[in-house]
Amino acid sequence: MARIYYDADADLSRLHGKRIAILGYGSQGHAHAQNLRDSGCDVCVGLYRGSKSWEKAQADGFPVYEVPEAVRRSDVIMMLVPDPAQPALYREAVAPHLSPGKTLMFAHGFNIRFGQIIPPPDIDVSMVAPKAPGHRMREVFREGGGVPALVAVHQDATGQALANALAYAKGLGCTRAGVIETTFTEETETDLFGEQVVLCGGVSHLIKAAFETLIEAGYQPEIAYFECLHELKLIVDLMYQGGLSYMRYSVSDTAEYGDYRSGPRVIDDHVRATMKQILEEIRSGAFAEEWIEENAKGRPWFNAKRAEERKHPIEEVGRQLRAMMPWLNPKEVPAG
Ligand SMILES: NC(=O)C1=CN([C@@H]2O[C@H](COP(=O)(O)OP(=O)(O)OC[C@H]3O[C@@H](n4cnc5c(N)ncnc54)[C@H](OP(=O)(O)O)[C@@H]3O)[C@@H](O)[C@H]2O)C=CC1
Ligand SMILES: CC[C@](O)(C(C)=O)C(=O)O
Ligand SMILES: [Mg+2]
Ligand SMILES: [Mg+2]
Repeated sequence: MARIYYDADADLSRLHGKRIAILGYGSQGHAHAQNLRDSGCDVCVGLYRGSKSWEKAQADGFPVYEVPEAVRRSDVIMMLVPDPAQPALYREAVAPHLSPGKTLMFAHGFNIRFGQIIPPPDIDVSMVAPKAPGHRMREVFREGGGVPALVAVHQDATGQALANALAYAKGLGCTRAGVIETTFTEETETDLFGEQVVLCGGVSHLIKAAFETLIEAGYQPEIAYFECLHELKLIVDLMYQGGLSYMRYSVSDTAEYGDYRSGPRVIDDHVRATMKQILEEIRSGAFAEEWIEENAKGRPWFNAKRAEERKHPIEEVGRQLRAMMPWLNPKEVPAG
């Protein structure tokens, strides 16, 4: 049985009198900093000079320092820069300023699991990994809710690492939804698997393949967009509230019959075998090695792919249709 912690299991006052440094002010960074501050915590932000986030964090009311200064001033250091940037930042700007009793935290276990960061034994090392994109995590918190998270302890020098990590999770609002105890290994492997196979890779390529199939057959792109992308959110909302059964209760019996008949032909044995292969590449470290190497080369494949994907016809038609639905609060990817 999973061990799941809720609000009553966590004591926020453990963080009172401590300063928390949030390193990075991107998707997760801004949400951690703002949720923790709203929960009464003392938060500063650590960035590099010239960061495009520096002014934003300042405008949001946080003291901002270069990373070494933020680490020196703080008791709890949460590492929220991109995974591939963490090892060098840790070596150059974090490790020299850690001292016994400080806590180093992560929102994803990649660099600990794959041996890219090896902290000294006299500090606590823990993780609170929200199961949500940072921007949604902030919005849900402001609405009075919270997103689920995983908690793990890699090193417990003080004997307080779990209780302190749970206090941090409460500050984020995650104990409102449930915080599951795990290990860095389980979090890393399941997170990478989920984002590659379902949440990001699986869903986006399912959408594109269905969209392209309709376009190639001569249907209108606008209809293909509404059918394959826009309505997906409305269908997922039903699953989010009541599981697959509630979605199937709400759709027509014709749709439910088509679900049982055709779904397994799309997600067939070949797809399941590929999922197993991807999981194995994650567990063996092959994926991590490839991603580390791609970053060392300056991300040529990643950057080319990102540019190509942004030009896909579904993006253009989607932009035009969303512009007619201002209540969706349409977003653009910021330039740069
Ligand atoms: N995105 C998400 O929702 C989730 C992410 N995570 C994990 O959270 C961590 C952070 O990811 P994410 O929020 O996506 O990252 P983002 O790319 O959104 O943000 C990274 C931030 O770090 C800053 N930064 C980059 N390099 C440095 C550096 N060398 N020194 C100081 N600051 C730096 C960036 O500055 P600038 O703005 O100038 O580029 C930016 O503010 C990762 O471990 C990730 O796996 C976990 C759960 C969900
Ligand atoms: C699903 C992608 C994610 O794992 C997340 C938002 O949880 C990430 O790494 O951003
Ligand atoms: Mg995730
Ligand atoms: Mg992830």
